[in-house]
Amino acid sequence: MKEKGCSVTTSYRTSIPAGTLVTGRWRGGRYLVQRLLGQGANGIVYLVQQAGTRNLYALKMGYDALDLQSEINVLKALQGQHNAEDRDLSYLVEVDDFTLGDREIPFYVMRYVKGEPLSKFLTRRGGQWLDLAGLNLLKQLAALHKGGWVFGDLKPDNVLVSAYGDVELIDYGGVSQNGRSVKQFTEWYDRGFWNAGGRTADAAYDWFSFAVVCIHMLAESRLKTAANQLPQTRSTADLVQIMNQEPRLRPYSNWLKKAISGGFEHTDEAYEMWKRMISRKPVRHSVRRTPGWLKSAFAISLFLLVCAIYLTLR
Ligand SMILES: Nc1ncnc2c1ncn2[C@@H]1O[C@H](COP(=O)(O)OP(=O)(O)OP(=O)(O)O)[C@@H](O)[C@H]1O
Repeated sequence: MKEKGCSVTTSYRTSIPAGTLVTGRWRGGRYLVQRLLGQGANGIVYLVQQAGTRNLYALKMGYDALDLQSEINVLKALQGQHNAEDRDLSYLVEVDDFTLGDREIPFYVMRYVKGEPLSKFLTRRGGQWLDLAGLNLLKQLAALHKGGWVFGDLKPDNVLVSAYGDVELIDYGGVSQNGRSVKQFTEWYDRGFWNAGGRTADAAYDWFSFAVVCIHMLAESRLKTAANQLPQTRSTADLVQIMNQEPRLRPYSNWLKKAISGGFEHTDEAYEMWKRMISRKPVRHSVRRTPGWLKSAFAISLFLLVCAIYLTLR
């Protein structure tokens, strides 16, 4: 089980430059590095173009062969159970090793997800977009849970949102089978961190993380304060208090309370309740007040009009 802090991971691994041709040692696939997409605790991800084609992919080079292999195993298993009704969870394209100097670097190629992390998306577009992004995220989780999987390391950085609020989960390194131990987690979003339950992978573990992600997105500083308490005093009561205090969270509070107490039957129910909740939320129209000068101008024009009529008819 791996715990991650909330700070950005600094790594001693330097990235390889754009223009490098990555050639797979065993399968011979050739990918031209275009730019760095991101770097995490488990590896570095590049945007690559498949040589001789216009196809763009994301290529992840792992720091640790075993860690990367377990991520690949999950992706393969998801691919195997792919169900036409569900969203396309399978995006693994190729797995191989790359020789760089005297080192063998394991990598895999996956679909390139064009989007930005949830926090960046909401900062740019506004918190009200959480309604749609949240709904789409619950849909993805429901599909994963139906297959007997639990995402585990659900956090804003692992949720990429496209321009229209469509959502893709990335980083399947933390995915566990239902009933097993959660493989990887990040403290704020972890049920254990808030003394709210164990780290056995179940759908409720993801609901809990989802609820904390919402709290983080709409009440970051309050969450930070609560998280900085002594570990033994942290509890779900702190999260409930934030929901009651933060006006932006109030419309979501019934749903969030149910999620942190693991009160749904299954993720479809969580999805349906979220859908009902967002459809009932009042649409906030910005009411523009008439400026004072306009009111005075109107009164003067009215007065002049009345005078003109009086003078004409006299
Ligand atoms: N398929 C993808 N399409 C586009 N960008 C991606 C894709 N996969 C990963 N990224 C980018 O690369 C970054 C690092 O990827 P990833 O989260 O898989 O690495 P990690 O080492 O497992 O990170 P973490 O420490 O969060 O677990 C992501 O935050 C994201 O910005």
